[in-house]
Amino acid sequence: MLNNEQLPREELSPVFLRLFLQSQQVGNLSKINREQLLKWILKRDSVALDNIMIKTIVDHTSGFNYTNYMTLLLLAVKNHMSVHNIKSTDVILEESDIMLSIEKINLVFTKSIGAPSVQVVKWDDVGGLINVKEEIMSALKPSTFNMRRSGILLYGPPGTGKTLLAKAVATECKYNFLSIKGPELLNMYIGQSEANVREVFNKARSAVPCILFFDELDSLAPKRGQNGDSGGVGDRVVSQLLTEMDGMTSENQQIFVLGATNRPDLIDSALLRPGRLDKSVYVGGCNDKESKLHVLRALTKKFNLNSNFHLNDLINHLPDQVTGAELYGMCHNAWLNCARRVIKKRLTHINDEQCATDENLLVTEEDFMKAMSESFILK
Ligand SMILES: Nc1ncnc2c1ncn2[C@@H]1O[C@H](COP(=O)(O)OP(=O)(O)OP(=O)(O)O)[C@@H](O)[C@H]1O
Repeated sequence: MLNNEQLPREELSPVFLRLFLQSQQVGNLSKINREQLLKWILKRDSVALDNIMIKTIVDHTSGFNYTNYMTLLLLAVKNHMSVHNIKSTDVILEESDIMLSIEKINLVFTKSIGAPSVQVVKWDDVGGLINVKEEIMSALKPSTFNMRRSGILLYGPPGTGKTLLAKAVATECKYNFLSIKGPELLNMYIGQSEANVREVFNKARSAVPCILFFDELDSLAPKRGQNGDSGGVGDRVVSQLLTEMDGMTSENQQIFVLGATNRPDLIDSALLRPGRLDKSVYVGGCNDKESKLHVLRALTKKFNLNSNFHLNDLINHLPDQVTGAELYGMCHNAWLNCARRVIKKRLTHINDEQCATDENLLVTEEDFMKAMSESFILK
């Protein structure tokens, strides 16, 4: 009996394979299997977790196996003990312990290609882009008037929220989310890049329903026949991608492919045919007051804003064209300005009790104006 986790079957020598009468592929666990496994571990190790928590864990851990769940629980217990300064391992785990452990394990996962990466972004974290949101949702949840699409290409300038949007779609639809940056799949060894593409789709198949997000798609699927690489690696990767996408539609699987690029003109046109990424949606920056306000609202959701200051007041001072990423940078700096101001004040009034309350972390118009002058050339 051979237990082979590292090499795909096709890479083993046929002479060697003849030694085995049967081969069985054990793929990733389905959602139901993961729930059963987790419940079994919890019962065996007498760990108390309510059903809602178990469901949350299962939803956030596509691709996890027995070892991953054991690591998750160990990390969660360790985290609980250090946060609450408890010596005994007999603890009641909280959601924060679990979520922190999932984050840590996912960080390790993301180092391997196509590993499940779980980032929670909600719709209201994405400001504006209402048309794009509607377009994606209608593609995912078709009505009688439109068909379900297999994929959408998001294109537009950098920092306009394409990646953010893809993550939000995955969260809102409760789909698993596999995020791959195009260049990550490319490998100098012959045949390895194509194998990486196959591997990513295999992972997606085992994590259905799943959103497969290819960032920087132009680097992975450039126009064929125009590449300078001598072995035609780029062309073969594109062909592999097309084969996988066709297979995906014929099997009618719940895999939805989202591609993102700044250069749609560089992408091989075969990828944009019906049944593949058959819809291209432009994701642009904020050109009007309304979209700027929507993005600012989303970015300052968790800020404690001074009551006599309204985000509307800022809009007139912003440049005509800004991206979400630029507004994010500005809001981040405004919060830092506020924090610096409060720390300075506390240091000068160290004995003043009123100064020690969190209410002092009120972000004011001055904090924003200062941040704005640092980030943009003001009108
Ligand atoms: N519409 C938006 N609402 C809220 N935040 C936004 C929005 N657009 C961008 N941001 C902020 O800018 C950051 C960068 O955005 P994101 O990575 O999604 O851009 P992108 O279009 O994928 O860029 P690139 O093409 O360079 O990959 C986000 O993490 C977010 O903080």
